[in-house]
Amino acid sequence: MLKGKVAVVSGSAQGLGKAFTHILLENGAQVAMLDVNHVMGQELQVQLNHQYGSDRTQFFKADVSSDQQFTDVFQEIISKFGHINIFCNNAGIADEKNWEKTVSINLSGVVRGTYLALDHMKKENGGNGCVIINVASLAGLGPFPSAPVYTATKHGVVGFTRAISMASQVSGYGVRINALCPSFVRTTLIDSFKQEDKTGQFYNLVSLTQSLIDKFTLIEVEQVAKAFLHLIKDESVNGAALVVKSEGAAYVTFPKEVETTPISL
Ligand SMILES: NC(=O)C1=CN([C@@H]2O[C@H](COP(=O)(O)OP(=O)(O)OC[C@H]3O[C@@H](n4cnc5c(N)ncnc54)[C@H](O)[C@@H]3O)[C@@H](O)[C@H]2O)C=CC1
Ligand SMILES: CCCCCC(=O)/C=C/C=C\C/C=C\C/C=C\CCCC(=O)O
Repeated sequence: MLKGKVAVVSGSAQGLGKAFTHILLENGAQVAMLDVNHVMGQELQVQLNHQYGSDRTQFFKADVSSDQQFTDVFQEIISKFGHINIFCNNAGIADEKNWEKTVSINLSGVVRGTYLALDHMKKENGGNGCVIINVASLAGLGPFPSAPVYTATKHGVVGFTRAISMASQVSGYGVRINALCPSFVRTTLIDSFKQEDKTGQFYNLVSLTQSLIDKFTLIEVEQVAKAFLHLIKDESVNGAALVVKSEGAAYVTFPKEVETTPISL
């Protein structure tokens, strides 16, 4: 069903990005994999070439926190594949100690990728049938106490996605932009919460994080990939946030007006 479509997935050398790459390939798309980890990325490309054929994927090394690298690689991808229909901003880290790096990758990287993709999709593809998926988190909808900056970046991704999707609709770009909000997923990212060099001043909250993981239970990348595919196919949604938990996937109902409690001044 995605034959003839070209997808780009950032952070695709492992974890969720790798699972998204697999499901895109299984459904007929070509995939440009983008990651800062070129060793893992190239190894994966060799494996995918065997599994799906050599013309289906290509790995590109780039750091999404670098304007120059992201822009250069985007142009390389267009040169190789001619066009892009699906763009997934997935690359992310959980580093409260180096929190500015977390903002640069998780939020600025998503804004950068969305603007590059929008610019191409609205001009080159005539604004038809294109979709951007921004990977946020359940921590984009509620507080994750041991990772306040991570929480802020993911709330930022949800807010940015809701606003830019309306801008796209009002401007007639023909590009849908949605957010994916998984709960805890079994990937290497989860290891960050036990590493003091990643949690920094919140290392004392390790047991609170563990209790949240136990409450939500770890989900598998394949389950999130199915929700990702659903967001690509569901042409009725724009500006949506799709939550993925162990019990299933569900769209968030955002209130038209926020609930408030008046105070007297
Ligand atoms: N694992 C989880 O529990 C959840 C993860 N997420 C989000 O899903 C996304 C993917 O995370 P996972 O697959 O779990 O992590 P992961 O650590 O398994 O994979 C992340 C990939 O992103 C790449 N990456 C990191 N920084 C990069 C950069 N500056 N430029 C390009 N690539 C970069 C890494 O090399 C790695 O291949 C992230 O945005 C994360 O916040 C959301 C909810 C839950
Ligand atoms: C270091 C760990 C990496 C974190 C990966 C991640 O993004 C996982 C987040 C999962 C849950 C976030 C925790 C709390 C969110 C709080 C409330 C959300 C709303 C509650 C609900 O709808 O059930």
